[in-house]
Amino acid sequence: MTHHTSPYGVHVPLVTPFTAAGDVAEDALEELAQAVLDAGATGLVALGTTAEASTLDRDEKRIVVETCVRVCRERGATLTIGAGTNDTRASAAALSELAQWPEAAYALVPVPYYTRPSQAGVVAHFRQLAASSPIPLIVYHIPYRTGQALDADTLHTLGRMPGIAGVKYAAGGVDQETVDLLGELPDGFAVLAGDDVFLSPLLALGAAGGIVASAHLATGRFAGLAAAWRDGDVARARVLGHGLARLSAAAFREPNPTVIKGVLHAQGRIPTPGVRLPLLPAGRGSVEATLKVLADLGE
Ligand SMILES: O=C(O)C1=N[C@H](C(=O)O)C[C@H](O)C1
Repeated sequence: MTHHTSPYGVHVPLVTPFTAAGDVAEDALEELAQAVLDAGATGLVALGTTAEASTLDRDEKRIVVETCVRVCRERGATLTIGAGTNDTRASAAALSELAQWPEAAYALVPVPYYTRPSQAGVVAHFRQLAASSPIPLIVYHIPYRTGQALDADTLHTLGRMPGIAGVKYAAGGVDQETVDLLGELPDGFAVLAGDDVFLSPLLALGAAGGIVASAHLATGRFAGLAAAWRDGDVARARVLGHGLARLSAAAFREPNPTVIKGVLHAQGRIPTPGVRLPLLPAGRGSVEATLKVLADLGE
């Protein structure tokens, strides 16, 4: 399978649909995967946060990954697989298992959470993982979940490392560090927006794309937004970006992926809106508000 040397475009971190009995709804997952690629997504992310990966057992994770592998192989789409923890040794072992799927282009690896090492410790963690991983890494920078902030210098250091292809950047906004990061990107190091509401501003600053859960909905518009910024069609990009930011804000009114699952269920695309504890299903108001934004967008 041919891959671009660095990731670009819109990648959808797929939800894990559940049946009424609470099992992984494999057929619905496959249909979602096909649908977002039909609508213009560049790739799929298996086992992201949105997949509720932390509540899936080993067999369920395998079902999810193999479904995505099958679809990406068939469609020639880019597959990224979420892997890694706050334990360097265990993360290296998890990454080595990805060698069994040659279709996997990238591993999405979180900045080690909870432990709160120094930034030098984070760099050492990724240096070790990048050296042994069978596939390139995308660093998942999401300080509001990990408790570990990284500055632009540290991200540049990671970006210069062989074996690191990009960063999923979910710093919770656009600030001086964001501008510094994108102002001087190492060659071949891609920034992918990871905060849905800030996708358009990050693309405007030079991000190569995004990994955004709200692109389950209005996928074609999200793909169009990335293309508009890439082609320099600023007028179109602004209109699409403002509309999609409203959609993302509605979809994240409750913990991800509860609202997105509620909407997908209301659209008849997944069999239940079910999520696993400690998540609770989204309230009806949030789902209806998101459906209304979609309707206002003409979706
Ligand atoms: O699963 C992911 O990857 C994403 N997770 C983020 C989160 O839940 O914080 C949101 C983003 O859209 C993609």
